[in-house]
Amino acid sequence: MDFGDQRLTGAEHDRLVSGTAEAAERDAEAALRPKGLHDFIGQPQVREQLSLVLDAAKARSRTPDHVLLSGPPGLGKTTLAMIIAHEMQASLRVTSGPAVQHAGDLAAILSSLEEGEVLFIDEIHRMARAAEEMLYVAMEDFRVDVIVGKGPGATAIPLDLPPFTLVGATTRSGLLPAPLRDRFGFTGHLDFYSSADLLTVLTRSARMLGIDAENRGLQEISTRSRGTPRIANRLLRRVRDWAQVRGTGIIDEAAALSALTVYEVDALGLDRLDRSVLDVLCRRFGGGPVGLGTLSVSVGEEADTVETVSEPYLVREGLISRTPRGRVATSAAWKHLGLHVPANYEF
Ligand SMILES: Nc1ncnc2c1ncn2[C@@H]1O[C@H](COP(=O)(O)OP(=O)(O)OP(=O)(O)O)[C@@H](O)[C@H]1O
Repeated sequence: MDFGDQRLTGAEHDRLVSGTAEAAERDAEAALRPKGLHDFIGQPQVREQLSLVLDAAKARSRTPDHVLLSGPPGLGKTTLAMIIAHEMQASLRVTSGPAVQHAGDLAAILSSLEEGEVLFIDEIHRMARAAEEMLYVAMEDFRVDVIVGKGPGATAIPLDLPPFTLVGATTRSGLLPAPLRDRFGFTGHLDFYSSADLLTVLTRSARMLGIDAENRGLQEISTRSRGTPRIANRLLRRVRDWAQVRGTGIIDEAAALSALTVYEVDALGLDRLDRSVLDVLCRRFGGGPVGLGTLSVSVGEEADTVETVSEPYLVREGLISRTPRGRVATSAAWKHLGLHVPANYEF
């Protein structure tokens, strides 16, 4: 399968609590992917809406409308694309925005599609502009204009395409141009999972992997997984290692706690980078405000890494806020570090 160039920063590679997948992780993930909508856990609205779209298409013997899936990494967009193909008994073609850098790349894919096929374009917001325009026509009129020749003598030869379903996935739906967004018949937004749903994901994964696990142990993992099934499954594999090598082989609460302490994933799912951001903000800068540049230098990381990797989760958990004057730690951050909130603290 071609996932294009999933560009990960060095810090993303090292992180146990990153939502982004590493290449070596893909096989482990494939084994755990739900095959049908019935075993896709959580996201009840998206599941119900999608099941209507698919059932209606089946009843009319038509290909389903194009589907756009948006949401942070690791929440199940690829899984849903595979499920759509599976439910429609269609084959799936996979590519990604970064892999489609020329209109010709897309023309080659489109012109080889077969009737009813599902084309999945991951990170669709990163596709080249020229390819995007070709996609508009393909989505709406099932046609692609193949350009033959160059310069003033170039001619466009229209090629009819068989009906197909495009499934686009994006972590940044705001970056999609409106004409592209409008051509999707259905948009599903995936949200972070509750700990209860993640516990169900973990119970299923443990069963499939033949791991001996107690509910309390899995519960401990679920609350530290940042609402993300990919992270939950990854932590499960690491805790299993610990249980086999240092413990009794069973994932119970004590094993989960010890393992996650070794891997430095704390009770909120924060790792070392997240905690050093909070630590620098509180201890060195009295809670802020601190500019991103200063903050990044202080924790020894690239500004981009702090901004895209660490901050979104810290903001979501209410531990930091972004103000026009810089980043500030909230009272919850001080408390999470076990520090006293300064008197008259304003954030
Ligand atoms: N609802 C779910 N139920 C059970 N497992 C899930 C669910 N959603 C995701 N997973 C598991 O999480 C892993 C990551 O999911 P997936 O690859 O679909 O995420 P994604 O949103 O496409 O991420 P990316 O955009 O980074 O590729 C998969 O291995 C899958 O097994």
